Amino acid sequence: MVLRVDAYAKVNLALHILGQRSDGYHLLDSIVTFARYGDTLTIAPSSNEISLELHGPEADNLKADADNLVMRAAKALAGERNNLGARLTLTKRLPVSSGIGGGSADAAAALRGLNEFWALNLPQEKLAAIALELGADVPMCLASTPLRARGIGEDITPLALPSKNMVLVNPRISVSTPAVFSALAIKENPAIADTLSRPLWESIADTTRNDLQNPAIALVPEISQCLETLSAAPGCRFARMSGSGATCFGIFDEDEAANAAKEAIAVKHPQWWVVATQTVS
Ligand SMILES: C[C@](O)(CO)[C@H](O)COP(=O)(O)OP(=O)(O)OC[C@H]1O[C@@H](n2ccc(N)nc2=O)[C@H](O)[C@@H]1O
Ligand SMILES: Nc1ncnc2c1ncn2[C@@H]1O[C@H](COP(=O)(O)OP(=O)(O)OP(=O)(O)O)[C@@H](O)[C@H]1O
Repeated sequence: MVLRVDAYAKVNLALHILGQRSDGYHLLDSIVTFARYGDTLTIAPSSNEISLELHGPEADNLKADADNLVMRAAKALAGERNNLGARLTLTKRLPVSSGIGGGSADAAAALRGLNEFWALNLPQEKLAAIALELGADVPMCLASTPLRARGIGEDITPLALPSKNMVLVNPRISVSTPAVFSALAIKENPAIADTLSRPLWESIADTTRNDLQNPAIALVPEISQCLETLSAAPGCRFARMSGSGATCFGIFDEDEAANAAKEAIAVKHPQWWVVATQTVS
């Protein structure tokens, strides 16, 4: 049996930073969705060894070693059991360190896929606890559906959010998440209003923000250019940065407009990474 698992890109539509815990981690309030675009993990049988191979356009920026989040997830799930094997192949399409949680999505895909492949049948709460050990974004990637995340990212509530067309743009400059959090001057900011109104997409566009956007722009000014380019594209409803950057997203009602924006941006900025896709619902 070969199992194929999607590792969709995570997009923080809103990211409010509310404070900082004594261990340095930040408290956040985030509206998250996922692109129907990402990495792919395949799982094939192997006697009792866990191995990893990397392929795909972004594979050169990563190593298939024990530090790879896929291997870390597999080892964490196997735990003390040393009779479990799997031949893992990761097709890497998401740029590394780009604010769309590629590593976290890969780790979540490994947890989800191997729980089924090894017939462990661990309950969701147990998987979520292992996920959080691997990274703050991994529990939300386990869900991979629209949600609101609080705490340091682990306190998750599902959200009904219809699918929209989305263009993702990255200037091909990787950004360190801790560096952006360190550059954030005001750590205590207002939460997302509990009165978010319908239609929810308009409410997100008009009343929420990404508190990491300005600190990230201070480190990587090209992010402003990505945002300006997306905002200027015909049909773009709003554009914002995801996570700690540098990837920015633009939301479109019409898929023709999203595809046209993607084509035009790719021609104008051939060095950028640009994708037209839809959000999950
Ligand atoms: C910015 C976001 O992508 C928004 O979804 C996440 O909060 C980051 O999640 P992540 O990359 O999975 O984060 P981790 O791998 O757990 O942590 C990387 C580093 O980011 C910082 N970090 C992360 C999450 C969080 N709530 N507060 C933090 O301050 C810490 O410096 C931490 O050492
Ligand atoms: N399979 C993997 N894919 C991507 N990065 C990985 C992977 N395994 C380990 N890493 C490491 O994880 C770190 C973060 O990578 P990732 O691409 O998830 O960042 P990100 O998109 O900024 O994430 P986030 O939005 O969660 O902050 C990098 O230092 C990278 O080397």
